[in-house]
Amino acid sequence: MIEFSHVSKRYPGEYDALRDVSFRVERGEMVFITGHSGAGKTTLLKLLSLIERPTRGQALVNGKNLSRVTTWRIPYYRRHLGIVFQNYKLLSDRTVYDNVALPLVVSGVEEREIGKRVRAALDKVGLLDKERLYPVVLSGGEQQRVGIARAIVHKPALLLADEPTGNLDAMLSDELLDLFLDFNRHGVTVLIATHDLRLIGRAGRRVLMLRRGELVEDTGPAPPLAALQLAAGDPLLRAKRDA
Ligand SMILES: Nc1ncnc2c1ncn2[C@@H]1O[C@H](COP(=O)(O)OP(=O)(O)OP(=O)(O)O)[C@@H](O)[C@H]1O
Repeated sequence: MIEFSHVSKRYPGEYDALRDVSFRVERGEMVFITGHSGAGKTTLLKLLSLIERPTRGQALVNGKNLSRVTTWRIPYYRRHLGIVFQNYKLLSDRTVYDNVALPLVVSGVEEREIGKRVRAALDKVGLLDKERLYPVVLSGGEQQRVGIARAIVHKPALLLADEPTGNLDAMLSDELLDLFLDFNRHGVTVLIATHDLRLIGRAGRRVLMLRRGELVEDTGPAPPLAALQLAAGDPLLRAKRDA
């Protein structure tokens, strides 16, 4: 489903956020991307969501070369994607229902169908009873679950999450992980960028590790312990965790 071949990303100011990164992710996989702060995790997700473009190399999603997706086609490309942000990015002047409905409204889905799908998504994240509330009155964990409902309401084949548990305690993080595992069991390909080694260990899935923009490890479908030991051994990541 995803194929990166020698992908590099240089931001203005000559900074190489990704250097010669190559990997494949098959349809239906769940993969964690980890590494120290500034390692390039967010940049990798930004390339996949076409917020940024590669400077060199080739990035394919479903056989589509992302460098060839023209700007006006980007919204169509994103219809197959769900994106979960760390800071939720909810619209504060819209209700929970309206926030979740947004991707469907933008895609021109019929109103009755929107109602059905929004309620199914809210049910999935356990927030059916909060649809009329505004984000400001929700807890951090609830806001993140609204963000997840919004990301999956249009049934994307690929779900990208950037530090989805960054602001949450261990119990809420575990609940979110269970949600992602559940989506994955239902066939969604899931990529999660995170520093959270505990979460990675609990999931026991494949881990891609970045260091200063380079892909330094790819565990394959690793047993949880191996993945954890690998990540815990990275001094840059340890420094971030202990900070
Ligand atoms: N728009 C930009 N312009 C210039 N440099 C950028 C830009 N975005 C990111 N960078 C730099 O690229 C590098 C990689 O950033 P990125 O956000 O991908 O890292 P990250 O691994 O997600 O870090 P964190 O865990 O702190 O979020 C960093 O050094 C960052 O400062």
